[in-house]
Amino acid sequence: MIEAVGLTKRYGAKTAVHNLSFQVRPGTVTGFLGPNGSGKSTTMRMILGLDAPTSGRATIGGRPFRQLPNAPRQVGALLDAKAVHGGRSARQHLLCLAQLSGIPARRVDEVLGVVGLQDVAKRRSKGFSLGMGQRLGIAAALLGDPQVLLFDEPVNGLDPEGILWVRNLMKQLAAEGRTVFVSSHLMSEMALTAEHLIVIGRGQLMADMSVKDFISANSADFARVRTPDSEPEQREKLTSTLAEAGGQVVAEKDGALRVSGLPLPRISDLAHEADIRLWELSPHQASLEEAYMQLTQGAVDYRSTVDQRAGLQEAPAGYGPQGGVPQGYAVPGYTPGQPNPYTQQAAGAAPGQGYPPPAQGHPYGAEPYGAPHPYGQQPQAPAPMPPSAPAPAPADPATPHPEDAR
Ligand SMILES: Nc1ncnc2c1ncn2[C@@H]1O[C@H](COP(=O)(O)OP(=O)(O)OP(=O)(O)O)[C@@H](O)[C@H]1O
Repeated sequence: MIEAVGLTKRYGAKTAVHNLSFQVRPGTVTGFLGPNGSGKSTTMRMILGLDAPTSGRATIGGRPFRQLPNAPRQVGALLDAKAVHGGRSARQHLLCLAQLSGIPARRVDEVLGVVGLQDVAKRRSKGFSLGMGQRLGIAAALLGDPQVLLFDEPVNGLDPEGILWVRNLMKQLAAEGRTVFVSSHLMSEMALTAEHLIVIGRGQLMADMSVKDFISANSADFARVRTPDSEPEQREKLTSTLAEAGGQVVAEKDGALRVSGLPLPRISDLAHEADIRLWELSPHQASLEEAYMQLTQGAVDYRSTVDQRAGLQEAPAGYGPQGGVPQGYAVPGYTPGQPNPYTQQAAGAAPGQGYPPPAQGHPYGAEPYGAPHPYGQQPQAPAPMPPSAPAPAPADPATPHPEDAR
């Protein structure tokens, strides 16, 4: 089991993770969701001992990663598929990892087969495509046949066959009783892969529940109702009939009505009594994507704006302003720009934890295996993070972000 207790990470003025507490249990795939910059990678890095928490703790099987005996045999991770010595072949890369952890060489060939790279095993990895690199990263994670696996965006760059393969692999690993913690932005994929979700926004816990409960807690089911297109007066009559009966009726772009607050049979009866013909009366169950959008709208830091094209050409018809709640996502109680009404505050912070210094190269670091651990953060005093405002700037500079170095 992976456990985070009051986990907090500040990089200078930036609070990346604030007071995060959750457990990732064995036997199920747990999805880790959150908008860009919400702190998912930082959390995973702290779990893997690559970053020191400012306060709180992250443990695997009750111990911090760095105190696990022969950690690569217990924990496998894919954090950054590009963290490979490009001059080495895929096989050499895996062999190096295996030797450092006392894993027999035959396991290298096994995992190369599992990820489908056996035919390119002798090619230098710097010539690998994004998807091939992901496969190599997954092979490295599987090398020690570990009980605990963390994957940061594992399907990034994979083709449809690869995505299906990763989905089945995650499920199979969980079915074998392993702990599988996976971050992804692909909601449709997560809906098919994960059973449990941990959702964060601006470094704080927003939801920790099953996918099923998450969808029902963060979305409202509704009915789509459609009257004959050629009879707009029927649609108006139905709108007022349903509203009088207590339904909430919203006109959709395609001419249908989105009705909530009334069960389907009641809508049918009301239409029948008012002598209104229906072309469509269908239930709509929210998707994980809709529920996720509803929950996280107020915690999104990076929003696109309309491309004004510097007046170079006219915007095509129908190219409307963006930002705020996307079309089709009703968010009750949410006003764009306001704090998300669904945000939950995590429980009180755990006391700050000391952290042992690095003893050896880290298998999941940004450098090739065996390189010095990028650990270098000193635990800092915990500070509360306002939901959307930055903390006051301290004197110490922020650690360079790994992404900035690329
Ligand atoms: N070493 C660092 N120094 C300074 N800021 C950092 C560092 N690492 C992360 N951050 C900041 O912490 C925040 C969380 O980043 P993180 O990479 O954990 O988010 P994420 O949820 O994984 O994002 P994404 O979905 O885009 O991958 C961001 O604002 C990021 O810029």
